[in-house]
Formats: sequence, C-alpha cells, structure tokens
Amino acid sequence: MSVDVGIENVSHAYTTGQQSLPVLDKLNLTIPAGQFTAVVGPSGCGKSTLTRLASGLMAPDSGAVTLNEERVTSPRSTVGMAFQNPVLLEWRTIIENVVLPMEIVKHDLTRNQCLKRAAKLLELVGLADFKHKRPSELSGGMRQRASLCRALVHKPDLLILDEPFGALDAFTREDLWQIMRELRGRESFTGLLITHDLRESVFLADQVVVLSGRPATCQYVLDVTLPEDRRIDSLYTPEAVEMLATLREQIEIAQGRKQEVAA
Ligand SMILES: Nc1ncnc2c1ncn2[C@@H]1O[C@H](COP(=O)(O)OP(=O)(O)OP(=O)(O)O)[C@@H](O)[C@H]1O
Repeated sequence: MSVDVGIENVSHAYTTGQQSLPVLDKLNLTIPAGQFTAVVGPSGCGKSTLTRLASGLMAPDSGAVTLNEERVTSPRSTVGMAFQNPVLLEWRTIIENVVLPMEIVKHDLTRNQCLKRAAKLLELVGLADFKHKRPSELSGGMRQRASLCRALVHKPDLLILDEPFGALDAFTREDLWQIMRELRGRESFTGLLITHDLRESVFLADQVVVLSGRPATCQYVLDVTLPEDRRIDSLYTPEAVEMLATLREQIEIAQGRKQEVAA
C-alpha cells in the first residue's frame, strides 16, 4: 500500500571536522499516497540528501520526515530504491538479483512465491527471456529495468528513484519512462523521483518540486496537468511545452542566473 509522505520543516547540514555545510533549510514537501513527485534543482543543492532522509537512512537535524503521519526514525524496509548505477550482483542471475530484497525484508511468502513475483515483474518490463542471464549479459537499459523490478519486488509503499535513467541513451530512457508509468498503473506505491531531466519529471510525475540553490528550500511546485495515459507525444503539446518552460525558468532562478519577476 502506498503512503502519505511528509517532509516537515526539515533542515540538515553535513559536519566535517569544524566545518558545517547547510544543505536543506526548512524544507516542506508533501506527497499524497499513490502520487509521484519529481524533485529537480541545481547540482549539489541537496536532492540526494533528501532521498536519504526520506528513506530513514539519515535523520534530519531538525524537522520531521513522516510516513502516514508517523515519524521516520530509522531505515525502513518498506522503501524501494533505484539509482543511476543499477549495481546488480554478477554472481547471481537476473531473477536472483530481483528477488534479493525478499531475502532481507520480513514477509510470509514461500521462496517459490517470491520467485513468481519476481518473474511477473520481469515479464512486465520485457525481460521474461533474460531472467536466467547474468547482469553482464544485459544492456544498460535492461539492467536498469531489472533494478526497477528489484526495487518493487517487496511491494514497497514508497519508491525512491535517484536519477535512475540518467546514464541511458535518449531512446532507452523514453522506453523506460513508459515502462515506469505502466508499473505505476499496476503497483501501488508513492513515488519520489530525483532527476535533472525536466521532460522526465513532467512525464513521470504528478507534481514537480523545484529546489532552490543550497541550502535548499522549496522554491516552486508545478502540478502536472497532462492526462494519466500520457505518451511521449504528450511532451510536445503546448501545455507540456509551457510547463517545461516554467520549470526551466525556475531552475535558472534557483541557479542564480535569472531574477524572479514580481507578479
Ligand atoms: N556524506 C556527506 N558528507 C559531507 N558532505 C556531503 C555528504 N553528502 C553530500 N554532501 C554535500 O552536500 C551537498 C548536497 O549533496 P547532494 O548529493 O544531496 O546534492 P544533489 O542535489 O543530489 O547533487 P547532484 O545534483 O549533483 O547529484 C553537496 O555539496 C555535497 O558535497
């Protein structure tokens, strides 16, 4: 089941020796259950830090991260994560890689049921014929598809994607966007996507949050008004082009390259 995610007045700094680097500054953000939020912002503003806080891997200096209004105080097994580098274990086949979280989190399924679930996900992403291959026998895009299956196999209530498609070529990336939307239609999770790609943010998300430069705060929130059954073509509609232009302008403001014009 998906969860409501709350980032409430969160501030965080990294301390190295005597030096403190403030990264997030009273950040507020809510993701309603089942919705997908993309976070964009200047390089180094604190996006990956936000994912570490949302997953419970790190605690904020102040403020709170909540899931269904419950404060997150430690790493949670009901989170699924996928990163730019899929990091699959070469000594395991693809299906054995996908099933790995089921060996770590608590559940009441048999090994066979776990393998069935993994095989079903691999089928959904078009990897049915590759489940017994080793990671090195797959292309980068295929490995990333497998890593998405691994992130979803234990039915996480929150899926965190940190630039998962960043290293792929443009066409493979667009294929994966489409696969991601199909997975979203079939599985029940709340999504948090970190990306540098504005088209990706608009295609995958229900809302796009633009963070300011470091220490980051929430600078702008865009509600994506494209239809649910969007296709890549949907990104070329006047509506989408206008959203992308708005996001681009907001990023330039966040980077300090452009001044905000008072309304
Ligand atoms: N473990 C750490 N210790 C100290 N400083 C860190 C640590 N992790 C990140 N930082 C610093 O915190 C800042 C924010 O890093 P973070 O990775 O969250 O940014 P980001 O927005 O994801 O960056 P990018 O868009 O370039 O991937 C950076 O200046 C980074 O150098």
